[in-house]
Amino acid sequence: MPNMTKTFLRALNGETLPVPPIWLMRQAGRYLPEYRATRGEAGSFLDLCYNPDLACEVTLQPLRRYDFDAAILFSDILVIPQALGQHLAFKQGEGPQLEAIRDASGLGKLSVDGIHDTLGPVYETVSKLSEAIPSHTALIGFAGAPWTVATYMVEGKGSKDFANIRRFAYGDPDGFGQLIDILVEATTQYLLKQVEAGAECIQLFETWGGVLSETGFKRWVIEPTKQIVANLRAVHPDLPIIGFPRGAGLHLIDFKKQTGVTGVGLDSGVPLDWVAQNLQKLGPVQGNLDPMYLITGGDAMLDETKRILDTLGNGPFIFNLGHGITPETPPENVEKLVNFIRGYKG
Ligand SMILES: Cc1c2[nH]c(c1CCC(=O)O)Cc1[nH]c(c(CCC(=O)O)c1C)Cc1[nH]c(c(CCC(=O)O)c1C)Cc1[nH]c(c(C)c1CCC(=O)O)C2
Repeated sequence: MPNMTKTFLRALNGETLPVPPIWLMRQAGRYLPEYRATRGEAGSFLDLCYNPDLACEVTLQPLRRYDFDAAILFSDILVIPQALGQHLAFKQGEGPQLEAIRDASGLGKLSVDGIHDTLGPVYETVSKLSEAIPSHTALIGFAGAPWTVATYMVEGKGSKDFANIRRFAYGDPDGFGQLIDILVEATTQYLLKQVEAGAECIQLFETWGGVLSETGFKRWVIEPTKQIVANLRAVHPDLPIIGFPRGAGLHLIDFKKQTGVTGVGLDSGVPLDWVAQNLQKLGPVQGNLDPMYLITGGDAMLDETKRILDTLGNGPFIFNLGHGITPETPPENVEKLVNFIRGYKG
């Protein structure tokens, strides 16, 4: 039985609530002046991720403004490759840069032993947060799903066509499978530590699942996610887990049924009537306002929000965006959105 004061956990437990719980992907970030100030104090983005006091502070900042129903640990999905031994840097304005691993010969330098030495500060952040958040707020831990983390490890940076990783995965499935196995093991260990430190729910970010062939999606998205879910549930049978396979389209049904995730995160492109009639019958869903509406604001934002609430509000539902909030978002539009949802009577 989830804590009854935490609406986020109740929705994940299958309850339909009169007002859905709300949180937003990337709710801590550059659109908030107080985030930019704390990041400046930390030095760099990675320094911030590994500083428990300051990472805790930036996690709390959006809660103070908007009283979101869930807090998400402040960290990044790329701390895993770094903990495995791959060099990582975030260059200002350029995104992440890693030494690319283009084939199986590059796997030797990765090691799961000792990841907790690098990741210790992240667990400390979770533990501080579990003390610091309000009693009605749920604490979400997270990791990137193996395929998405592997895209950065193989491409060495963000990609437009994902040619290198698809060539590796399709051309040498056994070699690529070794990389995925390493990531399944490291991610399992990482998430178990987050739960031990106080995370009440886990979200797996599969941002780049949509670039794969059907066969690839089954093998490199569904299979590894299923393994991580089973590994976590072997220790914590009731742990709520949200999978967010962005761009999965019609795979969403198999993803939900085969991985065993509790809830499914929706990107902004998924047709909502289809979700209500098919996916939501299988369990809670979360989403899916296009983050660009938060920039336009006004009636366009509220009309689209109303459409989402009217279509998904009659089943177990958590309001969120279809992808992360962007740095250009005016903070007052977030406030307007949250007030609208909390005051909406259908
Ligand atoms: C693909 C991915 C990454 N990181 C993440 C994903 C999956 C979700 C998605 O698709 O957005 C997930 C993530 N990244 C961050 C969080 C923190 C929690 C939260 O949502 O508030 C979470 C959950 C902080 C961050 N991660 C990053 C920032 C911005 C860093 C800064 O302060 O300059 C933040 C707040 C940097 C980051 N991190 C990553 C990239 C490609 C970039 C550069 C692009 C950018 O700058 O927005 C990798």
